[in-house]
Amino acid sequence: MTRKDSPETPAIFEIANANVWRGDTLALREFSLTLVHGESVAILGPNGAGKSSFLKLLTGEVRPAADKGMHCRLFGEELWSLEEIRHRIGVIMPEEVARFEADELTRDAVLSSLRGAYGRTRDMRFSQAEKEQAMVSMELMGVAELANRAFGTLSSGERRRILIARALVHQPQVLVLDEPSTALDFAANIQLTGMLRKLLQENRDLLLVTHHPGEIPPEIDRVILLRDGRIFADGRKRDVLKSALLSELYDVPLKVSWSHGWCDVRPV
Ligand SMILES: Nc1ncnc2c1ncn2[C@@H]1O[C@H](COP(=O)(O)OP(=O)(O)OP(=O)(O)O)[C@@H](O)[C@H]1O
Repeated sequence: MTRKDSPETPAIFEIANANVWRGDTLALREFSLTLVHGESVAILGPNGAGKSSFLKLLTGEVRPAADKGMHCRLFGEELWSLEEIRHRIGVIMPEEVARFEADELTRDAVLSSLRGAYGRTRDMRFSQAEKEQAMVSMELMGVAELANRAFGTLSSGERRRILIARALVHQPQVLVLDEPSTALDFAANIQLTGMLRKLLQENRDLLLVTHHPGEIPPEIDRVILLRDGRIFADGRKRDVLKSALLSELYDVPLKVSWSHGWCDVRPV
């Protein structure tokens, strides 16, 4: 019996028979998926496959159609707002970078997450414990020395780390990362992967949406492939990241090889 099947393993997210409309497009079709604690997952799929729509379901930004037989629960709740659940699930999306003023102090960018805001306003007061908590999560992300810099002066990689520190300040068990390597250079990408591995080794549950199979850390064992709003494959990494399946998913002949738990995908 896997952890996923174990009756004692609490579900983070359960969705069954869900149709999700984005405008006139059916972005997720008869979608069923369960994510449980103690398991980290990577989600891959071509452009338009429905990855962001799935993440927006988690954040509560979109809701499934109320069809018969559908259910959708996060931590057992049918309705939620991201505000209420920040201490349980941290969601890091690339577009958040644009929500800060250029002159926002980096430490305030992290602290303001505790008030559900993107930046500190004059009336926001923080306790010493909260300030220490913010420094701890910045230290974890290796950006504590940037605390007094203006957010607008940071590099793309540094900004990305600040976003992760903002999510970590709530000490959530689950971290959801949407294409975290976007705009990162080679070295920053390696550092980011190192940080994700550290979080995985601390037994946090990670849900990683990525375009690059080669970025999936060895500690992530479950991979879900999406195509046309449906689950195309879902299972253990070695069973899912296979040449034939990926070639069919992307409609390009691809060859998969493995080295020390890392996957390398190249055109045939
Ligand atoms: N706001 C919207 N209005 C209309 N259609 C939308 C909207 N957002 C997404 N869609 C459509 O829903 C489908 C799924 O889009 P989604 O953004 O979830 O895909 P994705 O897998 O995240 O893609 P990408 O890899 O390109 O980011 C696509 O056909 C897309 O055009």
